[in-house]
Amino acid sequence: MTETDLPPVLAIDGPSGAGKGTVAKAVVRALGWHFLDSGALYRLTGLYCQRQGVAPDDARRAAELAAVLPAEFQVAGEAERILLDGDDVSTELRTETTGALASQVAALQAVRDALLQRQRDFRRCPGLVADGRDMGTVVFPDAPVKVFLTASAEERARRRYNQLKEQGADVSLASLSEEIAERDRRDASRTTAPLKPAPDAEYLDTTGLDIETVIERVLAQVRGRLG
Ligand SMILES: Nc1ncnc2c1ncn2[C@@H]1O[C@H](COP(=O)(O)OP(=O)(O)OP(=O)(O)O)[C@@H](O)[C@H]1O
Ligand SMILES: Nc1ccn([C@@H]2O[C@H](COP(=O)(O)O)[C@@H](O)[C@H]2O)c(=O)n1
Repeated sequence: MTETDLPPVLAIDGPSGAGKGTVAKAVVRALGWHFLDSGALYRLTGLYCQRQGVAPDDARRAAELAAVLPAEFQVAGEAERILLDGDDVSTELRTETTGALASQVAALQAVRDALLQRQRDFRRCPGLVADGRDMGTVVFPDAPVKVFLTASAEERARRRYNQLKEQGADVSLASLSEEIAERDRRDASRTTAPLKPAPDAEYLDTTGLDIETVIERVLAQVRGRLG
């Protein structure tokens, strides 16, 4: 298979709470494509390091764990369970504490190298929707469709706050805003695969846009590029 014969990829990158996961899953449902939640791999690596007593700045040992990550994604209809070493970590994975751990291990080049091929292996027919920070810049630079989703920091924090509240979590908007801002700062300023739009990405600011409108715009991008 030559590079141009590879299944198409929709790369969706952007900061935390921009709506990447929500949009990605809607596109997956609409087109029947596969889904890569690359953030989950970094979250799992962060959690695995913590459980194995490995510091999130220990590049060598963190990369060794990333390379053998005993993760399992179980999907049954709309429900998804994520297992780490057989343990259901679906809820713990989504906390901001795990997000911060993920962001620390994600700044290590050795960890990113260890996860690269695992992410590329998700590219299968009829296509892949890939959600992350470097999908369009590093993992799938040849993706035919790239979208950079963003929204104001206030709106993203509010969205995440509402989301966690709905799940029954005890969170404060003020501390959540600070934690998310800190994570975005780390992701955007790291030397390896920093969060930034690919030069050929469509930039979409979703502040004030409802989710259906955003999904329609992204689907229109895919249809416009791929027919
Ligand atoms: N345009 C929108 N309007 C209102 N709510 C939205 C919008 N986009 C996303 N949301 C809501 O914001 C929350 C966060 O969205 P989502 O998890 O998709 O963000 P994300 O970019 O994947 O974040 P992360 O990278 O941290 O996983 C969800 O509850 C989602 O329903
Ligand atoms: N391609 C990616 C995806 C994620 N990260 C890092 O993981 C953190 C958690 O990601 P979520 O999308 O699940 O919120 C994120 O803050 C990044 O540090 C990454 O580096 N590259």
